[in-house]
Amino acid sequence: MIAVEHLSKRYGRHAAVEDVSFVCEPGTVTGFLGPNGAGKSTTMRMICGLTPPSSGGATVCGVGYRHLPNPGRQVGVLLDAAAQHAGRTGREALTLSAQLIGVDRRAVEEKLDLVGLNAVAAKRRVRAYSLGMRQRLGLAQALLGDPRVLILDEPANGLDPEGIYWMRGLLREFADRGGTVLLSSHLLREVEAVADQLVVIGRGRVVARGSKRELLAGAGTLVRARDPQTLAGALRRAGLAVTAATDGALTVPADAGAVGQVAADAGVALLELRPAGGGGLEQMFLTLTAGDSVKEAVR
Ligand SMILES: Nc1ncnc2c1ncn2[C@@H]1O[C@H](COP(=O)(O)OP(=O)(O)OP(=O)(O)O)[C@@H](O)[C@H]1O
Repeated sequence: MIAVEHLSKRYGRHAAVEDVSFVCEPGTVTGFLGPNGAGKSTTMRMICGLTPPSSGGATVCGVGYRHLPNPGRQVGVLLDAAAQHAGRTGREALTLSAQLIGVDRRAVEEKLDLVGLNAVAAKRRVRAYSLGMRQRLGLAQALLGDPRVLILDEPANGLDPEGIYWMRGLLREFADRGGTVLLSSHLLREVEAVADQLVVIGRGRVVARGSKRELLAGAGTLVRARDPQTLAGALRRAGLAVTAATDGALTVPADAGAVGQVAADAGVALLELRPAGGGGLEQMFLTLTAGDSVKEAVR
């Protein structure tokens, strides 16, 4: 379990993180979402005791990270895949970590195998690794001590589609066995497929939090019309907020009946009318974090 309570971090006059609170329960994957610069890494660094908070605090497995007697056995952390000694081989890096946290060397081979780094890759120096291979090595390192909690900052960066699919399966399985996963990303699609819970952060503040199901249910109605501009005007005149996507779809925070009625009254022919679902979450993410690097966010 991870508990974050009123965490704030200021750099001079700049508030990188402001009053962020959330809980990650065992058996769940929590997607920590936000555009570039939203404060995800700073929050995660504070959880792991690497950045001192200006106020607030966080606990992992019931205590502050720094008070865990052997953190590697309880919490697997991957904050920066590039932060590996470039001159060591993958196997050497893992072997050193294994010694440091006191796990059997057999775990090294087991984890190399688990993350798909074969014998040839394990013998290569890290400087020759691609970013995707470094992510896999970082994940192996995080999993080395068979922890109950995983804290991963943008672990899908550099992975190819097959790698992303593989990682989702691995994290899902970890959570299904009772583990707690906190996973950050600036790409909604990446976490949508695996997360049960979502925490959305924008400009240092939590802008939405809850189960993916709840957030999807509250995502409103997606409507496509032959004449989207006329429909958008009619919806706005009816007092409904409208978010327009570039492909002409409109997302409206109301049920399908209300949206359909406005369209009928305005004499607009509809091409599609349905609960917003995944597309709505995307629109919600865009709306909630509007003004930040939103184009990047739904790439
Ligand atoms: N050491 C630091 N000194 C000053 N400002 C910092 C420092 N670390 C982070 N910041 C600022 O805090 C804000 C949040 O940064 P952070 O790296 O936590 O965002 P992020 O959500 O992880 O973004 P990204 O997806 O780009 O990694 C940014 O405005 C960043 O410039």
